[in-house]
Amino acid sequence: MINNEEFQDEIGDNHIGLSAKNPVREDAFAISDEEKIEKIKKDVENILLTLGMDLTDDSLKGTPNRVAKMFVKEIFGGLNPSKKPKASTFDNNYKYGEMLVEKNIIVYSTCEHHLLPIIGRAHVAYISNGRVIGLSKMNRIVEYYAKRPQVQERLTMQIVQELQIALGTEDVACVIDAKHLCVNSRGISDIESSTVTSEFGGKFKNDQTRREFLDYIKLETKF
Ligand SMILES: Nc1nc2c(ncn2[C@@H]2O[C@H](COP(=O)(O)OP(=O)(O)OP(=O)(O)O)[C@@H](O)[C@H]2O)c(=O)[nH]1
Ligand SMILES: [Zn+2]
Repeated sequence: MINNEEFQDEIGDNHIGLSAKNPVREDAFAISDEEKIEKIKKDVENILLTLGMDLTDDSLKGTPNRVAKMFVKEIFGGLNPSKKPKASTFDNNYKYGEMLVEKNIIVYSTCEHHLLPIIGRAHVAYISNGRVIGLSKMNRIVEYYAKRPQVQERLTMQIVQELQIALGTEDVACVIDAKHLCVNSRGISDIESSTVTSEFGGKFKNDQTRREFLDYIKLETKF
């Protein structure tokens, strides 16, 4: 396992297990974001023209550029390793020994089969092995891996593996409950169904610890 100092310097998915890696080509970052936007703009233009749309229309003329920018800079921005958040960790000086749960992290991702949104919540937990992580860093890690063409199973595994490396412990878990618009808004058009995925590492494989985590997720937060 890579130690935390090495992790801080590392970018990209080098430490993500082969089965949980996004299928990205070697030359994925051979051209700049700006060049990608120019190419995708032409592709989107072509799709709209093929569909018969009039791209001189005031409302449509900016769409190819808008979509290209959104793909590269926003919804697929997490493909670029340079966007990976720094997962600052600290010594667990206060010797907090129980699990920490960051729940209801909003997930916006994109299904790689249809390029339609996945919208849901991630719940992440870990038990410190001497290091603790800034709370917001867990949200940022979820966001980084969500901003890719994804399948929910892989996203769940990536979040756990990233935190395991950052924290130097196997004791990390993640549950995601999300709606896939490819299921809700087209095809089978089942607006009610959602998909739950989970990954339990280390102590979370133990029934009692897993149950405790799942019970915290169910707790209603009232302020
Ligand atoms: N396992 C998994 N499947 C997904 C995910 N997102 C979408 N899918 C599914 O991927 C499958 C793609 O199936 P295909 O039969 O090739 O696509 P399709 O003809 O559009 O299928 P329908 O959605 O049933 O109309 C669909 O069943 C989707 O529901 C995901 O995150 N994980
Ligand atoms: Zn889909």
